[in-house]
Amino acid sequence: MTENKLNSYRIAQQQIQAAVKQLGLSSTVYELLKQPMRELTVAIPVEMDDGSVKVFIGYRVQHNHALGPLKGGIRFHPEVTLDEVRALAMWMTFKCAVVGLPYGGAKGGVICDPKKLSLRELQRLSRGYVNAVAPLLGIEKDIPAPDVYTNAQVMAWMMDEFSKIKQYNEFGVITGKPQVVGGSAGRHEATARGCMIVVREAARALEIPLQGATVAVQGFGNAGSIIARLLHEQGCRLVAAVDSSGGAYNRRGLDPIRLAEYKSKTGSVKGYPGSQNITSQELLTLDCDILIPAALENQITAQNAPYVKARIIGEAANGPTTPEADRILKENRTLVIPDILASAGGVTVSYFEWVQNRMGYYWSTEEVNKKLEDIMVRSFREVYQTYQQRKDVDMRTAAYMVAIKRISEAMEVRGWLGEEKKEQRERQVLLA
Ligand SMILES: NC(=O)C1=CN([C@@H]2O[C@H](COP(=O)(O)OP(=O)(O)OC[C@H]3O[C@@H](n4cnc5c(N)ncnc54)[C@H](O)[C@@H]3O)[C@@H](O)[C@H]2O)C=CC1
Ligand SMILES: O=C(O)CCC(=O)C(=O)O
Repeated sequence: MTENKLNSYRIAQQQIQAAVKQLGLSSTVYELLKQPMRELTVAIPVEMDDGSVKVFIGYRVQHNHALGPLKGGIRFHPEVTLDEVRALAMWMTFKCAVVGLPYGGAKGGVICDPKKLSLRELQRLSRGYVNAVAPLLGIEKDIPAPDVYTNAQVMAWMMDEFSKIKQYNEFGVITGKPQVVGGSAGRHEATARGCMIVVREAARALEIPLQGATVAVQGFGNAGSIIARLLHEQGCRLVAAVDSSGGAYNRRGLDPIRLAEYKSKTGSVKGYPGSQNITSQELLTLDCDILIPAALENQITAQNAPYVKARIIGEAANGPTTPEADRILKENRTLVIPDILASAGGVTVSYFEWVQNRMGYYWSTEEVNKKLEDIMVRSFREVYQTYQQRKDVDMRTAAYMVAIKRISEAMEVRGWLGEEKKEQRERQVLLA
């Protein structure tokens, strides 16, 4: 695949193949993981405010459920494609496995521009999507959550719609909800908090002091704006941030709280008082210690990777770095904390939300953050240790190795890999 024809689905397959090879696993493991187990495409009729009906196309893709019920967000974006949703579903499987959650991976998407929909139209589309994919969903089947351009309000409508279908409140079928309808404390900040924790651990491992470390953030939404604040609280200096409309740069530092307030008033970080304009591409090669891609896929490529100056990249976004860029960054000794690890904070607290919904008993923010901290630190150490032990692999392959080892063990004991391997293992147990 050439870099001019980037396809996230093919990229995900390459990432899996590299780890399966390193682990010396059977080709059946790759055959099972290289594509989703189930896909649904739906056409959703939505009545627009002017009385016309518009039909939106949506997807729910379920990749692999060896470790448990399927889990993953729903994206509303004009450029959603089936291949993108496939890749995102695959990345969810490995994300859940690398941090040890009892889930498989799924993802949803709707081709739409939510910025052009009224609130009523957005609500009708959200409810229509749930109606269309409802046969796949369930507290023990598949549990959606937010992703790009969906939020807690959208999750509340979706949970409500599913509850109407079931004729009882099924809070646990969707996570990332507002707290008043079963959302978890800490979920709103969780993706960012998880990313901050692994960046902090990486900085510690590389002996880079966070005090005064410079940070650039691409994407200033749920993940990016909160990471900027959390790293600022760790003593870092935010020098640049961009969103889809433009960017703000100030070498002396930007106040992330004021910047977020400015964006919520004006719709963009662009034009923030005292800052210079910067483009999304310029930000990626800026002189900084820590780079946080927190927008979309395929941003760090063979073209710009040679010019990346950051020593640590914390991938809050899914799939921001291409395989070719990975090779260049490894050569240039940039430590990439891969998406499946660096963006796992959100799904980890989604898991806590699902557990709390099932118990009907809710934890404080402190309890949630403490549990998240433990999981992220333990997972970072496990991946970093694999990376250090296997000098020939990068952090991404190390993370996939940790994840795929767990998934393939589950597939093996479930009998998905055939009887021969199982018989060998049972003989070993009997002889032990
Ligand atoms: N929300 C969540 O719980 C999780 C999100 N993620 C990932 O984090 C990334 C961001 O997601 P959210 O913050 O939730 O979405 P969001 O919708 O809250 O924010 C997305 C941000 O990216 C910006 N953006 C879009 N295109 C851009 C471009 N070409 N250049 C620069 N900025 C651009 C938007 O303006 C917005 O500021 C995505 O890759 C998502 O899959 C990962 C794990 C969990
Ligand atoms: O919170 C979740 O269940 C999933 C979030 C998500 O879609 C992601 O991590 O990419």
